[in-house]
Amino acid sequence: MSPASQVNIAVIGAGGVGKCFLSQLQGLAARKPSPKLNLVYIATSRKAVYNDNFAPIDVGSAIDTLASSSKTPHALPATVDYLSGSPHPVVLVDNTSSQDVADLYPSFLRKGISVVTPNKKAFSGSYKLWQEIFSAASSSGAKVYHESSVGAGLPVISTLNELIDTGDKVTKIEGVFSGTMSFLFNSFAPVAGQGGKWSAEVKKAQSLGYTEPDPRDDLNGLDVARKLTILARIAGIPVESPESFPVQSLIPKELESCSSGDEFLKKLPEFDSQMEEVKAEAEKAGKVVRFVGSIDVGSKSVKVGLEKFDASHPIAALQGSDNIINFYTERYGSNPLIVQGAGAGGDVTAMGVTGDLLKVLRQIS
Ligand SMILES: NC(=O)C1=CN([C@@H]2O[C@H](COP(=O)(O)OP(=O)(O)OC[C@H]3O[C@@H](n4cnc5c(N)ncnc54)[C@H](OP(=O)(O)O)[C@@H]3O)[C@@H](O)[C@H]2O)C=CC1
Ligand SMILES: N[C@@H](CC=O)C(=O)O
Ligand code: NA
Repeated sequence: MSPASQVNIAVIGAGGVGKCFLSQLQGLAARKPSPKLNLVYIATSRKAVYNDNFAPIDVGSAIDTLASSSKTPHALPATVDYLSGSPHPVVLVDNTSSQDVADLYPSFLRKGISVVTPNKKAFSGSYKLWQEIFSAASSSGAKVYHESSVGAGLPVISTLNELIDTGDKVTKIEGVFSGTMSFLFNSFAPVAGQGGKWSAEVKKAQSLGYTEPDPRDDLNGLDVARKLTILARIAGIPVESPESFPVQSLIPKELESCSSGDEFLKKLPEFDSQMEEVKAEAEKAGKVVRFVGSIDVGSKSVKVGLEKFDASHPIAALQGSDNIINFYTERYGSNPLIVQGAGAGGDVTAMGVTGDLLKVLRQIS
């Protein structure tokens, strides 16, 4: 296959991460003239922008063009057919959290369309989907990267892959895997000082762009469970789903039946006392409480939930939305390889997506 001089980029999802990705794409296209990067399709649930014959869309004004567009998106299966008619190689950038988009990755990949995404749904859904994605990619040669699905732009997946590919044996992975949970506990139960109200901090995390589109997906532990499912599978444990191991939810029982995220957030202040009790119990033991996850590779066990830490522990001392991921391996012995830094937010997540796009471009152009 001769190297491509132009690559067409199709973007689905233009929210917090999608907007930052477009801005990074504009910078990338300016810094890196070859291959020429053409934005040819951009869609949200209700609107889309695309031109006849895949003529490029101006990246700098794409968000405004999308807002005023009267075009509706292609139905998802039809998007596969549409993009497979491209005269140049195509990279699909999925910036949604949609299971429906994720379910179509094998179809995109089979048609030679590479996929880069921060969406966790495909890689933490059924194990069958995981297998279909990687077998479609290996049979067509299309690429698939999802660095930002764990730890946003932090090099978590690339680090784990390199440990394994270079022959190290990973024995345990543990740490704080949620930017939202990190921010919540660092501000609600800080090592020093009073801390804010739980429900008010949840709203702040949402307005800072840390939460999932529905913040209940963070608070019920499922977002962390999805990340651990992804890492466990890469480490060779065929975890069936994020529901197949113990996950502690922080959703008050009384609010489990809320029909929307908005209703949940409105009622949450009535239940602040429940989290105050959790905090007070840790304080009584001279500790702080944090939301953590771990994978024990030897025993194939994965768990997610609250634990108490001494104030001097690195997990207790995290700041803002920081994640910390400790890789215990044979090579690193008792001092783990540690990856730490912001684990949520539009720009840092988009950085992982743009970095993945670069990995694809290096291989197809
Ligand atoms: N925010 C963060 O810090 C991080 C986010 N991620 C992941 O990045 C992804 C995006 O997150 P974020 O930008 O915060 O989410 P947002 O809710 O801000 O944006 C989601 C976008 O996806 C669009 N969308 C949703 N469903 C569909 C669909 N079926 N077809 C087309 N468009 C769709 C939405 O359009 P509409 O409004 O029309 O529905 C919206 O434009 C998620 O998978 C998230 O888990 C990963 C790491 C960190
Ligand atoms: N909601 C997630 C976003 C990144 O995956 C988090 O808070 O970590
Ligand atoms: Na990452």
